[in-house]
Amino acid sequence: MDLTLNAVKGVAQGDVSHVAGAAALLGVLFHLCICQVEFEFIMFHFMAGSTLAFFGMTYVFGFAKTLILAGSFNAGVLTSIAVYRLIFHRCRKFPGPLGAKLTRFYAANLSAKNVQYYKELAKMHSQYGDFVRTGPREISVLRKSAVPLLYGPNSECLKSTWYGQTGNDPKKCSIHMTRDFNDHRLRRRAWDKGFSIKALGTYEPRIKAKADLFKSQLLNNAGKSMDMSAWSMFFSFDVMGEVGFGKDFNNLVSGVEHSAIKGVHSHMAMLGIMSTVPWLLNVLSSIPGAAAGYSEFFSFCAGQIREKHETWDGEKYPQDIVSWLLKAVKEKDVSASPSPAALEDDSRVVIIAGSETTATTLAGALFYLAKYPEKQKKLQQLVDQAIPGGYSQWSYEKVKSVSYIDDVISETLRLRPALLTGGARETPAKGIQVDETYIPGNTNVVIPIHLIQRDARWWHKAEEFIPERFGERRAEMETDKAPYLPFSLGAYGCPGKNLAQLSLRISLSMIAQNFDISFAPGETGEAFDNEVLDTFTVTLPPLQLQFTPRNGN
Ligand code: HEM
Repeated sequence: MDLTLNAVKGVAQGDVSHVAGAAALLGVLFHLCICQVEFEFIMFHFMAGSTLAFFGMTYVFGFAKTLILAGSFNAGVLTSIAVYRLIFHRCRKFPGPLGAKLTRFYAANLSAKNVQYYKELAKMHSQYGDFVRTGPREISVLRKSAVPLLYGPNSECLKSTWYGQTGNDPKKCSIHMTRDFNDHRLRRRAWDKGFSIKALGTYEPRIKAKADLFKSQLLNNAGKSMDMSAWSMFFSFDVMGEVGFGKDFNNLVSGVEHSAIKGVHSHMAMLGIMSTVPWLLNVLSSIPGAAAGYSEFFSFCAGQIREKHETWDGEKYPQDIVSWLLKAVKEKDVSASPSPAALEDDSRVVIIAGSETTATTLAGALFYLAKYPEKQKKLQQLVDQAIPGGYSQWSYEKVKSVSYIDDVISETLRLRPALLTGGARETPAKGIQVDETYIPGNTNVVIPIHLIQRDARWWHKAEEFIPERFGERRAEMETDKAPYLPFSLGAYGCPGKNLAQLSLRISLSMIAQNFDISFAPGETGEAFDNEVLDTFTVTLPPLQLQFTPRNGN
């Protein structure tokens, strides 16, 4: 206290050199007081406090002296943070790049190179081993035994600080960003109703109708080069428009991306880079105008919710996912989104989580079928056997009997999961024990899905596309012993898994039955294979394919 008073007196008297050290010391003390607090929770208070203090001091001491004081204080804070993170931090024993130990901006910088953080993570794992410190309190783990600990049904881990990036108030954010275990558990009930067997039954004919539209576009463009990254997106967005909102997004007819979605897509790369420092996005998104690129998407979703409110009929069986969420709100159910803002955020998740993921999987499967014609032939033969009367005799029951479609989907999701490096969880206060390694409490831990699903320790011929490993070669290839989590697992696992599989089975069976798929002239598939962007969900480079109608269909 004396030190502080002397410091203030010193500055007031103009004795600046005296007080710079004291301000630095204050910075150290300040850091020691807050270093056990989750910064994301106090960030806005901190920024408001610093701004007030800066202006107050400028008023009392003048601008130049305030700058010196603030600079010394910040130098003290930063030095203390660096020393703490390197020498005293609970994660100090984990190997990793020096920069990563100091700050998450290291990851942001790696991601900014090519937006391919998954490749950077692979390099770090090959240099440092199965446990890598990728941030001050972030550990990336490549161990099968970590899967149930982080994602299993009895896991005590919660969603990590990554999920605080749109704000930490569970009353205002989507289910996906809800970190509180109980809030999340309650809200999941409303979501799960939208994916029940009965609800899926109402979606199936509408997805088939979209597949038929898709088929006519493939026929119209027969023999021509088509960008399947784009067309898979058109199909999936139209499906989510239909079963998510009961709305026609019209992408398949127009062959153009819906304008509300365009803004989202053009910002995916920036989002991928910035979300490596979760609090940064939280701060930036609160700057007026910073989220302007998303405004059309936001107002589109808000408009859809408004419309649903106005036309609500409580007697009618809900026909789409958002109606299921609204039903919970109307009935004041405990599972309801807790505020209008939360409901709007949920509706945005329906589109983003539901469409991107399914689209990238569909494009991935088509890529493999073009690349491995023998697998394509096998799929076609099996679909033909199940539906000998041709496409006019198509039925979902018949398609479901072709388990090879599921094997193709599963193998695509193994090699090209829709989430490459996302899904971090925070360890409980007591920490977790992964084999010989203890990971301390309140540490953000991730298992990079992309790496562990290609790890040769568990996957035979790990880099090869072999759908049979999920079918007739399951025992021989020891598939059941290998770590596999494309939809994640446990309490926070994907609620839309069955819907995604429904969409993928319908679209893939339609294509296999009606078309031969090949790379268009000039397309090698290499860019599609190697230049995927890690933007939480994957962003795909173009994939030019050619579709030739098969005889008799
Ligand atoms: C092939 C398609 C899909 C894949 C690979 C996939 C994968 C995933 C993964 C890995 C997660 C966990 C994310 C995390 O831990 O942060 C997740 C969560 C989620 N997915 Fe999916 N998903 C797919 C399709 C869908 C569909 C069609 C929907 C429908 C709207 C959907 C809705 C959601 C939601 C709402 C969550 C958040 C769940 C929660 O936090 O409780 N997904 N998905």
